[in-house]
Amino acid sequence: MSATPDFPAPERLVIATRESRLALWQAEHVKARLEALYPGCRVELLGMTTRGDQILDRPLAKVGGKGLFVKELEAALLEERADIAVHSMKDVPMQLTEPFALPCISAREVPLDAFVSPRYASLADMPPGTVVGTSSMRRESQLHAQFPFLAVTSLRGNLDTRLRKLDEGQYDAIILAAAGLRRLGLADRIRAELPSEVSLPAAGQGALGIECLAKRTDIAAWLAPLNDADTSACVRAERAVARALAGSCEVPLGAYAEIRAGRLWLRGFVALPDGSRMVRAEREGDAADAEGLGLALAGDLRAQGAEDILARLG
Ligand SMILES: NCc1[nH]cc(CCC(=O)O)c1CC(=O)O
Repeated sequence: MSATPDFPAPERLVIATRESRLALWQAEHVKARLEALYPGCRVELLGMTTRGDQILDRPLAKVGGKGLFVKELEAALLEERADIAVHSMKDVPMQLTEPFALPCISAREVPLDAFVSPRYASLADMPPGTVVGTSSMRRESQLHAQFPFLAVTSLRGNLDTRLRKLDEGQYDAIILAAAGLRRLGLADRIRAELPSEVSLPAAGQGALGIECLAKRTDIAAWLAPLNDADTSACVRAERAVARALAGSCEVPLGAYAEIRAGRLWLRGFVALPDGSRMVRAEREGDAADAEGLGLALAGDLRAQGAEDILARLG
């Protein structure tokens, strides 16, 4: 369903977006797709700064987590200053609050993490004691578990800031989402894409989601052509894992689903940040039951001691 007798094509749509280069690229991308679908429609961007963009000196987990990137955008939706908000699904809290909905998840970019380094071609090439920068406990735990001889230190800021800190020599290598680098034309900085066996991605990584007020059924209809059924099923499964285990907390957790031969293949893990304990599970099932699969996988991880790991994170 797109423009229908019930919902004639839109005349004007306002997209609320963060103002980082990546967020603006993503909003422009959705704008271009909407303009192609609805040639008569004026699509405008409303740029805004979120708390997540302002607080750069502390780990996000300590100051309120993912919600910090969406609150201001949701306020714009509530006050009807904007019709939709475009998000990296990785940054969207697992539990959306009452008046909001995510009617559209578009086709995924490469979901993997990327190894970026001016000095080394891969993690395996890095000598003991060299320094990898990452701000995510998910990446940190997997690095410690597999490359215990490397030093892992915190890295915050938007993509350009992170790359600058690497180029200034504060780190020997950094790990970033491949999707962000590709979108910004920085794919040549990627020395290696880390296979999912080495770095299992975060729930929603590489996918864009479009949020609006749940009552705006007109918007849901207009966005329907941008929804990708496979990506949407995968991301729903991944988010169900994270929601069941972590709620809104930031924890070292990965959840990644792929469609293989028409079936949904879901993997997940929970770990201590230092990688000293890690539980993993995988499941395969019907994509139509994506959330059920996610919940079942969360149960598998619990049965192996995920609760105990989470309790230790305090
Ligand atoms: N947490 C910030 C963030 N949110 C989404 C992306 C990358 C793009 C994506 O996953 O869609 C990034 C940067 C990164 O993790 O390197």
